[in-house]
Amino acid sequence: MEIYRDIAPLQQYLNEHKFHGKKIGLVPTMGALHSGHLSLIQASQSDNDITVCSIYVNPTQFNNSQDLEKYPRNLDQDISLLREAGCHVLFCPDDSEIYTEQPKISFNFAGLDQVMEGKFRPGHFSGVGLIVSKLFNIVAPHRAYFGQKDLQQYLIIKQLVKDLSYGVQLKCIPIMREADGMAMSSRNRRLTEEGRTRAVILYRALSEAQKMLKAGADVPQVKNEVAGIIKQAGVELEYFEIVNPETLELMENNLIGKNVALCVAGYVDGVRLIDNVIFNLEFSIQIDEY
Ligand SMILES: Nc1ncnc2c1ncn2[C@@H]1O[C@H](COP(=O)(O)OP(=O)(O)OP(=O)(O)O)[C@@H](O)[C@H]1O
Ligand SMILES: CC(C)(CO)[C@@H](O)C(=O)[O-]
Ligand code: BAL
Repeated sequence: MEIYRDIAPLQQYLNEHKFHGKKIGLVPTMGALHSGHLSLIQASQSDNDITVCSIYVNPTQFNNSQDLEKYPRNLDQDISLLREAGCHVLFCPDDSEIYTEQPKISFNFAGLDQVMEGKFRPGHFSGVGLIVSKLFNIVAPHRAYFGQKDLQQYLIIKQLVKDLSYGVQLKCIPIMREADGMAMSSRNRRLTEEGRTRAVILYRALSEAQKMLKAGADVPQVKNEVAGIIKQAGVELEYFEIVNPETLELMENNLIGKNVALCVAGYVDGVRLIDNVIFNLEFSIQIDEY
């Protein structure tokens, strides 16, 4: 695997391969890799000739300095996992390579960034828009891979690609889960064993909400139940929303026959975790790309 910390040699490598008609897939990450990330790498490998994984803990998307400071970092282990997975290129720049000076640009995404993650992490999606634009400009990939776990991020990047006419095809990859259903996440490493056991309630609450909606319960009933289940487990609920999985508009009624996304965020011992499920209220479907 080629490892680049600097932009110029990375681009030289990629330009040579692009010149010979090779297709490039980009998998942007913040490291502390797990099987969820590796499923994005695998998807890229099956569609492209060369897969570039980026590992960069982007400071401009953190609204909470403690969260940035405590974000799990383990580059040596990440390099081993990427080598085992057969990834071709790792781009792991330092801050000074990405932010040569304090950026002045900011992004807003109309309604898409006003709910859920955008509401509770002010400035987060402006930082995500900035770093993803930089990565698209640096790597100029043919395709880029993101996880459904960050559904709102995926929709925002889809908008970014349209608005800025990036010639990148986006792919949204399903959520990889642990055996008990808990969504894999780098921040799970910050949980104690006991916290990890409690944290599965986020997924259980989503599953219960899905069951209730399918059985005909209304939105206030479901919200009430979810809030109760999560509180009882000693987890602090930040939000639970039922939204249109393409527009993120809140859905309050008339859900029958529609695709819905149930999205949740909560704190377990000070660690912020998110999860979601997407389904159709008549037929359970697997959405892996849209
Ligand atoms: N369980 C998962 N299954 C599939 N994709 C995932 C999963 N977890 C993260 N991803 C995707 O991997 C990419 C990089 O995410 P990131 O490095 O932030 O990891 P993370 O596990 O989401 O960490 P955290 O949520 O703690 O920041 C994102 O597109 C994200 O949606
Ligand atoms: C897309 C991303 C790598 C940008 O820093 C990050 O938000 C993430 O890991 O999902
Ligand atoms: N996985 C999304 C990146 C973040 O939490 O900042």
